[in-house]
Amino acid sequence: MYHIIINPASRSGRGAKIWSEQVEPALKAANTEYQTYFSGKAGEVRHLAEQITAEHAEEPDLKLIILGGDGTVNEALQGIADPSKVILGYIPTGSSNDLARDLGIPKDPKAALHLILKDTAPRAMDLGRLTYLDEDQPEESRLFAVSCGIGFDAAVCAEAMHSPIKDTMNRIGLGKLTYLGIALKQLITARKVSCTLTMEDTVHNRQESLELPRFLFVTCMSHRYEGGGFMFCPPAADNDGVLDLCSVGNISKGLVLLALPTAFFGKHYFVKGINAHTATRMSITTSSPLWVHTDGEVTRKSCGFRVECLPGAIRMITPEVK
Ligand SMILES: Nc1ncnc2c1ncn2[C@@H]1O[C@H](COP(=O)(O)OP(=O)(O)OP(=O)(O)O)[C@@H](O)[C@H]1O
Repeated sequence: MYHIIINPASRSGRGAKIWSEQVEPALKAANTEYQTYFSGKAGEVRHLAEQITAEHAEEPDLKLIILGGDGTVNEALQGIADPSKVILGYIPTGSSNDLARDLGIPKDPKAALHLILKDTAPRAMDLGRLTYLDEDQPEESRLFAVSCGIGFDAAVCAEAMHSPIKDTMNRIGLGKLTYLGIALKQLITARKVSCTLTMEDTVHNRQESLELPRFLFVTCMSHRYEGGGFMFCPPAADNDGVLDLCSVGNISKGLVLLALPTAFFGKHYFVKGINAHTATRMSITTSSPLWVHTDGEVTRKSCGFRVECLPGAIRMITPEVK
């Protein structure tokens, strides 16, 4: 039995059509058992995942399928009671689909469905957990599948979440370019503050502490791509128990402009001030609150958080064993 959470609002409302015109007919033709759960408003995916996993708490292999973008998967993760009991399937209908890109899940919704229906063995995938450490706000944790970040990249996500440009670009099939456009705009207004980063990598037995007097952003990745295909951390792998980080310090905005397109190919480390790190646990504190994202979802600004890698936390249906 497949439990399918559908975000009809993904890809600026095209998710609904993709479901009804492509996925649902294919599912019916496959003559398989399934139950659907439609998200009626922002925030509901989490509750649906909570409800499904609570109702089927005794099932060790609950098949939960997400139809939406990276943000929909992220919301579902927040609601899953025990990720180790879930087999996650994904039909990517978002604008950027960075998770699907890295996992090799087909962009075509029917092909993604057929992959799920093939019933191949799922594979264990690492998740990340971010815990906010702001003294004046309640402690809150969020899981992520792809990445989390603070500063410029999160500010881009914050703007993209409510961007009319995203709707237009999605209509003409260029949704992933939205992030590039907004990134250029955000770069002009970006504020640089100071931060302290501490990283502990128990897999490679390394520790690192870093003071950045002015930084643009720090991203912490379990997969290689974010923001519609920026390969900020080329070595990132979701089955190594380690998170890969990219820190961007005080480099000129002109240099950022030069480096950004090269980040599509993971070649941005030629710029002095852009550095790669690894960590199984990291923490960051900043001198002023900045936007923070998990898988492109932005819920608040923060002055600090810690992040840890949860090795093999969930099983995922993917095309090949990586
Ligand atoms: N019915 C709904 N109406 C409006 N928003 C919704 C609804 N259901 C879920 N959401 C919101 O949609 C967002 C997730 O969208 P998602 O990121 O998956 O798609 P996208 O924005 O098209 O893709 P991407 O993240 O790849 O750019 C979440 O913030 C979620 O709260």
